[in-house]
Amino acid sequence: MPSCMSTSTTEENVMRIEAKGQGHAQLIESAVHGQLTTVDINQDVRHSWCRCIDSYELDPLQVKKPIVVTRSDLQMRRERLGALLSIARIEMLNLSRQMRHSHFGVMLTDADGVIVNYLGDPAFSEVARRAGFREGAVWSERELGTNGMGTCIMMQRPVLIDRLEHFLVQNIALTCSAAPIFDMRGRLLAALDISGGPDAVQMHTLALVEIAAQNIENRALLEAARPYHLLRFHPHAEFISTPGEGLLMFDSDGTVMGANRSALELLSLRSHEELCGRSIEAVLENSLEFLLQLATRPALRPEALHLKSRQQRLFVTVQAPACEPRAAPIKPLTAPPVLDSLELMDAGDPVVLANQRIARRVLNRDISVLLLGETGTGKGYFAKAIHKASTRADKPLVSVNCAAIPEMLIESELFGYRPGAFTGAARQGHTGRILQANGGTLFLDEIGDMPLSVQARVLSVLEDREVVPLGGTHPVPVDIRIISATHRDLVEMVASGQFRDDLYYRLNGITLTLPPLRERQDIIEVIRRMLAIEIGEQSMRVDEALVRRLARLPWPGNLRQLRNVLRNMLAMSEGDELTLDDFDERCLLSSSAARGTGAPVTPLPAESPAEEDADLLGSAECEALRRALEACGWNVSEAAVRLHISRKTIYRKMHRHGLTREAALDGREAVHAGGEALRPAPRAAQFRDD
Ligand SMILES: Nc1ncnc2c1ncn2[C@@H]1O[C@H](COP(=O)(O)OP(=O)(O)OP(=O)(O)O)[C@@H](O)[C@H]1O
Repeated sequence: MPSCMSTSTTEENVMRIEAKGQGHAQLIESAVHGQLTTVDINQDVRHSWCRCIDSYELDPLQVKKPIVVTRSDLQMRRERLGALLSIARIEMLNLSRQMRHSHFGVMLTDADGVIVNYLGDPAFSEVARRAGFREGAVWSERELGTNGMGTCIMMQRPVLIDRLEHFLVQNIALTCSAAPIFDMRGRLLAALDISGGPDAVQMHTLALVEIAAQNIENRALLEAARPYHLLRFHPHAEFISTPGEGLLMFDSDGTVMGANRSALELLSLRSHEELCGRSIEAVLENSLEFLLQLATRPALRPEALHLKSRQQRLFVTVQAPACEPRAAPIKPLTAPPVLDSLELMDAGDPVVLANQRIARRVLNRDISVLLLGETGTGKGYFAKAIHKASTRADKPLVSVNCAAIPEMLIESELFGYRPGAFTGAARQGHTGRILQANGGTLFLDEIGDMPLSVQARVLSVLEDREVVPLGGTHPVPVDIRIISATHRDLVEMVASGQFRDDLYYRLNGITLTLPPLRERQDIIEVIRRMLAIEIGEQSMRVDEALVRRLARLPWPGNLRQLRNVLRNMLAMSEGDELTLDDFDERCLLSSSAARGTGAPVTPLPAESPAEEDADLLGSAECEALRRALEACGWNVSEAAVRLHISRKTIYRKMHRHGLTREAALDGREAVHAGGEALRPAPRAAQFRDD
């Protein structure tokens, strides 16, 4: 009977699909556990499968609809890509014309894997709809497992993910080729992808995508290069102005502002960091003057020049800027919803990225995290990010500064006490910090300063997962995740008997060392991000020369010092543009954050005898100013009236002494409370700590 037949066909189909799914899940399991030879499975795919299981906790058999971002979020992402979007659109139209009738869709995603543009062959639209290829859909590896766009973004190189190489069974009928697109500083901006149905596996599709991505990148780069001098070069003169040419931008001071990937290859460099921010004279044999002069020649005839590092000859042309350099407006940093607090930490530094990845691996496991690093490197900030990205995010994060609580109070502060436990105890008793953190995270800051006498009790709480408040008899069960931090050398302290070894081993399930700011390869991006946070909603232009100047400083007080300096500069600036003139290097000397274990501060000589006198009087003046500001609730206008000086002078003096409300509050908090419970903050506020 027809109805029976159709039922059995449906059942057979379901069984066949289930069998296929089980088979695929087994294939992934064998590969992840190294039971398949490298010949069987592409290593990049295997690594991606491992990430899907270990880091993203995905299951190959789960059915996942892609998340779709809101319309306004999509709009914001498109705006952020700027000219790249329209340039890419032209290439995408070309590609889809070439691929007509071959059942493909052409897509552009941003760096988070959100499809910002889709062009599809109508014959492919049904598959595309089912697969979830649509504008706004998030195809990151974290969301949808191994896939062309997501894995290309993750690996930052071209990939072909063919059918069974997809992680989720729901995607194993697809074949996807994707290539990344970078900006002139080597930061990933987007990925271009061609995806199709099962009959569409072609290596040449990947080559097509790669060429198109390279074209988009070069054109976008030429657009971005307009305010700068443009050096185009190649070992063969006839290859200049072809897709394989090297493109390098420099400003009128000769500082390299950016380059394309071919430039790096031709100069045998591995990363943009080796080039950007350096002088062009360090790259080529010729002087800046000579290069600037080449730009004035009417006909762009290639000139033969030599590289500084080797005797290799290159043909070059130099084009003068097509427009005036403009200070780039820094927009408020609004976190896209697919980025979590941990991803936001990563501004491109390999050590920070590695830390972030390791932290993610243990995010929801009962493994303690120990954060090491100089003062101000962001240990507290990182702890907050781990908590917010974890499943405990909606529970409290309780922070205890072990260095700030007097030794005699630390036990009662941590473990709490019952009513009348000791003379002077509050009548109603006190819930200690450990119990306040129940269900959430306890952050033990400056753990190296915890008195030995308290260490044994903390250890027993961690081992037994229960607390006995002072004066109490019954243990109270507690469920906490422990993150601790210190700038001290705990290993050394264990060796010298100042720190219990059993507690040390209990705390360092994993240890992450945060790099000092001066060693971070992403310092420029960190400065930009912090500026964006501090500028907030205001409209303010920031001169790139200022950002580069700040990036060259040693920052002994690390991120805290940087933040204070930026805040002071913004408070002092009068216009809507921040330039080198707003930066007074002397503020580095007095910045409150310069204390601690950072690199030594080299004092700058005072410019005049009067300044030397002022230095002598400095601390008295600073103290008077701080008291006046405190008395006026940090209202600068009121303090100015009280001290009979102008607001501007007050700002100048605050700047000179590194005196900020936050620094003063930090200090006070350290004395009185030693930390407080932090609740999850709204997304937009994630980077601001007021
Ligand atoms: N990734 C980041 N982005 C923006 N601001 C940050 C970041 N990391 C840290 N900060 C800011 O830098 C300052 C110092 O950070 P934090 O207090 O976390 O450092 P720390 O290493 O814990 O310092 P200490 O050892 O002195 O306690 C804070 O104002 C913090 O908000």
